[in-house]
Amino acid sequence: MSQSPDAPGADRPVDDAATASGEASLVGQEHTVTVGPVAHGGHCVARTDEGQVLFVRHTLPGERVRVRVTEGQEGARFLRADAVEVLEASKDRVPAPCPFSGPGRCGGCDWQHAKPGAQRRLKADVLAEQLQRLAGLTAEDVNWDGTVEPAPGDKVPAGEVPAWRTRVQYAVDADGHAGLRRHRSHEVERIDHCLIAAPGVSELGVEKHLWPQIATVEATAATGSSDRQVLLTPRPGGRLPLVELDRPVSVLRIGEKDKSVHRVHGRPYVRERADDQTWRISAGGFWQVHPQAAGLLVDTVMRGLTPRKGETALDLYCGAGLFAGALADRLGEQGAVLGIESGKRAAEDARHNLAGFPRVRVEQGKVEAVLPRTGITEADLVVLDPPRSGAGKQTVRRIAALGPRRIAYVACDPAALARDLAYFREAGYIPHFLRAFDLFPMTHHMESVAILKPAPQDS
Ligand SMILES: C[S@@+](CC[C@H](N)C(=O)[O-])C[C@H]1O[C@@H](n2cnc3c(N)ncnc32)[C@H](O)[C@@H]1O
Repeated sequence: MSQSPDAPGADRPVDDAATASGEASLVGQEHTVTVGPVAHGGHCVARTDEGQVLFVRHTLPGERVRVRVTEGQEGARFLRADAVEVLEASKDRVPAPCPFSGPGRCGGCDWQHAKPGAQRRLKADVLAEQLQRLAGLTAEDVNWDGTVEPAPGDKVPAGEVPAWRTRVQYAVDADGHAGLRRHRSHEVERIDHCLIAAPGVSELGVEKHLWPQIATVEATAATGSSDRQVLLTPRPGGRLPLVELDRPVSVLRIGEKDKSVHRVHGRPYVRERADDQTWRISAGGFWQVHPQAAGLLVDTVMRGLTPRKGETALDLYCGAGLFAGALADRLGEQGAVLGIESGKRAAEDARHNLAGFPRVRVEQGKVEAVLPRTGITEADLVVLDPPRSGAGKQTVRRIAALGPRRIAYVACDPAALARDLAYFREAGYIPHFLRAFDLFPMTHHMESVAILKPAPQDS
């Protein structure tokens, strides 16, 4: 696999870069190219005849396509483009099942036009490339079989799409219709149904209703309970409409001034089930979006850590306490777990969820600030599940200094994982094994779990 540069900020809406830099915009320019390898961010790399790098969406490696530039200016390090005509198709190409996908349309999915197995191979290629480029690690080095595994329930018949998304953020257009944002844009693509939305979300019928004076509607359908919730963000000065959906639902809103969550009616949280426990998740708090994700990740982490009765453990970036709870359950009455979480409501949820475990403590604050002041000098086990930016060198060093017997790194971003694995190696920890899961089918996202152990003394 050849190496490719990364296009930073793939999900960010576009500000007019051409205007900002003063260089002539190349938007709308067309090229015919042969497409190279996949790159992190849901696109493939190609080059113009003049050698300029293009990050091309809606294509697949090896295809011959006509592309149209969507972003970039003369002299830019790279251009972004959409494949607008396929001249020679990959054998992995299928007609996109979603009628709202395609160049310039809904930005929610990246790989609608690829067979499910091919989507997972693309993700595996991205993970392998990031590990190699940012950490100098091969699949063999990290004891990874080189695959991105599907969630067991996602093996749907050919032509069907797994309906996995238990939380959908709809954007509302000026006429009050709900839709999804176009790629790297604030514009709204009106839809009548999102194919990847979980049945519990689709049943609410958000797309069928009008949302005057509302900017966004985030709909959540809990897994393992009948809790349904919508979180509304009113437009500036906008009033809340009477919300009548097709199913009973709790309604919350974001305050215009304080930007925090306020209850309108119903519960201010949803109840999720995972690892034989119920988890309270307040609106705005983190919970994995795929219905099988929490269970699959807990299972993988626990198999990797092999917790023993009486051990001590840390759950860093603990959210509502998922891994802390799973560990506490397995470490028994003599064990102890500390969770650290920056979000106020999430930390409150974690304390509530873990109240049955007297030897669990949850500290609210940033890991980088809280960990040094806990006074903890050793721990047997550490789980870290950082946001997309990763943990960073200082935090990795602090974790390694505690001398854990095993570390579980849960990663939603392969680049951050690779960077942090390189820091762990410097700090004396090497991968014991790695697994990767396709918990976001049709998109470029994936989830990985790396289990680390101390490097042999002489390495
Ligand atoms: C990927 S989520 C993981 C949550 C939890 N492990 C789970 O699986 O449900 C990352 C969590 O880290 C929190 N977070 C982000 N930056 C943080 C930081 N610097 N220190 C502590 N927590 C942070 C977020 O609020 C979020 O709850």
